[in-house]
Formats: sequence, structure tokens, C-alpha cells
Amino acid sequence: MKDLAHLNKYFFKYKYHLILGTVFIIISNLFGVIPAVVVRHSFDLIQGSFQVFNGFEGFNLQKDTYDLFASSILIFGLVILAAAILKGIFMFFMRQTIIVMSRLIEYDLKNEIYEHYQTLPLSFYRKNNTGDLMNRISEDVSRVRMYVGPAIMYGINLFTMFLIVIPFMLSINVELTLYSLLPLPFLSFSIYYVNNIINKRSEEIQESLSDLSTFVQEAFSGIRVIKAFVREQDYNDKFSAASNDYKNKSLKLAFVQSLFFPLIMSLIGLSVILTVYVGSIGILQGELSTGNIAEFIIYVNMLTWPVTALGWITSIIQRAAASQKRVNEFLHTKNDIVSGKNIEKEIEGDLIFEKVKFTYPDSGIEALKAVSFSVKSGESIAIIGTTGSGKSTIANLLCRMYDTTAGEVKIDGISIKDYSLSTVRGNIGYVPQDVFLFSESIADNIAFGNQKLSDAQIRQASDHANLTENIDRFPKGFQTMLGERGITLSGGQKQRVSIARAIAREPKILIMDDCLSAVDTKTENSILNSMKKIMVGRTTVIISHRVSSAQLADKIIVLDDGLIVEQGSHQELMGLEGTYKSLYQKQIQGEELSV
Ligand SMILES: Nc1ncnc2c1ncn2[C@@H]1O[C@H](COP(=O)(O)OP(=O)(O)OP(=O)(O)O)[C@@H](O)[C@H]1O
Repeated sequence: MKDLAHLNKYFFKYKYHLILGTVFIIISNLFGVIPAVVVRHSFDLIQGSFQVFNGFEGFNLQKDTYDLFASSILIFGLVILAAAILKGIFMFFMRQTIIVMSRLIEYDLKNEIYEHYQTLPLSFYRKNNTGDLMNRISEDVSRVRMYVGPAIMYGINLFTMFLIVIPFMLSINVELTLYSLLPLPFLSFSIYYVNNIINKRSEEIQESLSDLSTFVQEAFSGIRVIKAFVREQDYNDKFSAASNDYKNKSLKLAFVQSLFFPLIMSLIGLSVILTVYVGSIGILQGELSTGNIAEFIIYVNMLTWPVTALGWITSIIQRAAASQKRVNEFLHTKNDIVSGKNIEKEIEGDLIFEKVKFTYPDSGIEALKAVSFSVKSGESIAIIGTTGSGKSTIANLLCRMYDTTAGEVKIDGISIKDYSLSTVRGNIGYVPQDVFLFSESIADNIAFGNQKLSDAQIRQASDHANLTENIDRFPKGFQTMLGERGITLSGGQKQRVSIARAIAREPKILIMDDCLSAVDTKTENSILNSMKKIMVGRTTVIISHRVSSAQLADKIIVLDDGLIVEQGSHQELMGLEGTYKSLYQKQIQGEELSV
């Protein structure tokens, strides 16, 4: 329950909604009681009037009595109608305040979570899968909304209804009150119990449904492989099994749900029977009138829904607390990538790695072991090495996605940890190894690096990435949509859009993480050559498997298992007769063979 305390700040923010809502609930309940009292008077009036009416048998006064009686009943009817309308109006206001408040809190909470997600480091995203992140911001927030809206509303309703109705009942007859209220706690408990079973089974269904969706999504994303390996029948069988599981769970839920209403109805019926039975004894003893019984039946009906709601509210609160606990777990996750001095200044692009060690926190893999190198601003450096040697880790540390385990990364002689994150990342144009393009137009994907770009600037960035020629071939050119609703670019085209995006922001430091692996060596060289123009005045870090792209850099470092094994210019490394040279020869031979 203490997890729900996180929401108190929102109740405070929307206090006027809450206070007004409570007032509206009280007023609507008062209007709910009026008909019961009027019904008692009507019943008693009918009974009394009949005796008078019969007493005037044969006299003219009999008609007058009848008229008086009819007009009184009409007035009572109108009062009941007016009370019902007013109750309805105030119920409308009640929902317009409390349910609206819950929607506002839901909106704020979603924004709070989303904003917080964005501050969290990459390591957080490695640990938690996307489905989980999505669930907490959608499913869990919806459950929490059920607490801040309906549960609060029906909770206040229950409380005020009891405070208003019970004294009325007690003032008429204590014994009748006790008997008619007797089944209600059972009703509440049964609803709580059955509701919990329903929730548990619904969750199982939800899980089964999400398994089913994941299965279908994966099957159709990989349809090419399934068809190529003739695995359709196998997948059909797997789908039927998953679908069957979903069906069985749904049937189990339908069974409990079928019990739900008969259970409520029989307990309510029991209350009414007890009221009529005990009330009739009261009438025989002359303590009660028939009007009292009618009035009590209305009171019992009025209390039935709030009492039913009690069980429901309890299980909503329990679920909301569990959901808020999950939400809080993420909200309390702190971003450990914080700035010491928050320096914000123009940077030149001098890079220094000083005995940098780095171990990935989640896997414990030591990716870099005392790596030292430096690059002057405006120079280019190539990082080359076998897979898993730690090349991308260097890029991650430069973008400050992670902090070093030991040693220091410096930009312009100042520790990267002292700059504000936006200064570091705002000055870096990063082309990641795994290209990610948004489902937007090509122009929007390129301009992502700098939202204020003109069309001419977008075209220029695309020229530098050797991409324009390809784009001009699409009928809609730069406005061509990408992603599910658009076209699919080839691997090499995607990589070049990603390069254009990084160039477009005119960064001081450009990091290209193996981003030309999907183009052939010839295209790679022509891209790198055309990029030479834009590399002027920028520090460029080229991470690659290929010697062909490395040799264009002013400086090359060769990594092996987290250690720098060679460093220098292409000429110097060729002179060393070491790893670089043998890699060079192997790759040149490979290219010659493939020509
Ligand atoms: N996010 C991560 N969490 C845990 N371990 C990681 C993570 N990223 C990389 N590693 C591990 O760190 C080591 C270095 O990985 P890195 O990605 O830097 O290699 P790389 O040289 O860029 O390889 P490649 O050329 O295949 O991209 C590898 O052993 C890898 O398994």
C-alpha cells in the first residue's frame, strides 16, 4: 500500500477536483434518499386513504377524498422524479470531477514515466526488455488509474452513503436494520473473492494472449525463413497449441464470470426477503407500517451497489498497489551517468583515452583493458580489430553511454564526466553499428540530427554520404516513407541515411561504428573520399573491420581482446610487420579473389 503514496502528490495537485467530487457525491446521495422517504409516505397515504375512502361509502365526500389522494400521489411522484433527475445531474458532476481527475493523473503519470525512461542509461535498457517498459507505462498505469478514479469515487460514495442511509434506517427500526444489512458483508466478501479469481484468470489470459501475439509477430516477420525451410506445418501446430491454451483459459474465466451475477443477485434477494419477513412481523406487532418495508427495500437496494463495490474496490486497490510498485521500481532507478561540473561550452574535439578500463556491468565482460590513445581535434583515427575486441565499447564511452570502470576519457583536456551530457552528445555525430531508421520520410530521418535543416542542407548531407543518387531514383525522392508503411531500403542505403543523419548535425566529433559494412569496398572508399570534405575541422573516429577504410585515417589503432596491440599511421603499421600488416594482406588478397 505504501507504494500508492507516490500518487499523493497528484491528489494534492488535483485537490479541487477531489473536494468538489466529494461534495457532489454527498449531494447525489442525499437526493437518492429522498425517494425512499417519499415512497414510505405514499404507501402509508394509500393505506390510510383507503380506509377513509371506504368510510365515506355512499357520501359525496368519497369523491373529494379520492381527488385529494390522487393529487397527493401525483405530487409524491413528481418529487421522486425531481429527486431522481437531481441525483442524476450530481452523479454527472461527480464523474466529471473524479473520473476526469483520474484521467489527468493518468496523463501526468505517463509523462512522468516517459520522461524518466529517457533519462535512464543504456545499461537500464539492456537489463529490461521493451515489452516490460511498455507494460509499465500502459497496462500498469491503467490499473493505477482505476484506483485514483473509480476506486476513490466508489469508496467515497460507499462511506457517505452509509453515513446518510444507516442513521435513517436505525431511526425507523434497529432490528429491521440489522436483519436487512446482515447479508451485505457476505456479499462484499464474495465479490472480493470472486473478483480476485477473475483478475487472476484475466492475467493468465493476458499472458497467453501476449505469447500468442509475439508468436504471430515473429512468425510473420520471419515468414521468408519459414517458407524457405518449409516449416509451415510445424508453425501451424505451434500456433494451434498456443491458441488452444488461450481458449482453455478463456473458458475457465467465463465459468467464474457466469457465477458472478447469480451470486450477487441471490444475496441481494436474501436481503430483501429478510427485510420483508422481519418487517411483516413488525407490522403484525404494530411497530412498523407497510411504507417502512417499501422504504427499507429501497435502502437495501441503495446500499447493495456500494457494498458490492467494497469487494471490488479492495481488489482494485490491491492490483493498483502491485502495479504502482512496478512503476516505482523504474521511477526510483537512478541515472548513474551524471555530470560532476555540468560544463557547457564549445568543444574543439581533442580526444584522450587514459588507461581506460571498462567492464560491462551486466555481463561482467572486461571489454577494455588499460587502453590509451589520443587524437587531436580535426584529425581522424581508425580503430580496427577482430570481433569482440572492444571497438564499439570505445564509441559507447565516447558518447558517455557508460562511464569507464577505471582511467579517464577526456575531451579538450577535461574529463568527459565534467561536461553536461547534452554538451557531449550534442557535439557528437554518431553512426551506430545497428542502423535504426524511424518510420518517417527519408528527409525527416536525415533531419533528425538537426531539426532546423533546410531542404538544401538535407540534400547536402545526403550528397556527403553518397546517397542522393539513390534517393533521386525513388518517385517521391526525399519524401519517400520508410518503415512498415513505406519502402524497405537496402542495408547499404540504410547505413548511408544513418551517416547523413550524423553529418547533418555538423558535429565536432564524428563516430562511425562499422557503418559501412553493408557496402562493398569500392563504395566504401568513394563514401569515405567524399566525406573527406566534411571531415575537415572535425575529429573523426572510424571503427571498422576493414583495413581499406582504416588506411584513410591519420592514425590507426589495432585492438585485440580489449588491448591496443599496435598504433600509428598506415605506413608505420605496415613497417611493423605485425597484426595490421597481416590483416591488410589477407584482406587485399580476399578482395582480389572476389574481383
Ligand atoms: N551491452 C553489453 N553488455 C554486456 N557485454 C557486452 C555489451 N556490449 C558488448 N559486450 C561485450 O564486450 C566485448 C566487446 O564488445 P564490442 O561490441 O566493443 O566489440 P566490437 O569490437 O565492437 O565487436 P564487433 O566488431 O563484432 O562489433 C564483447 O565480448 C561483447 O560480448
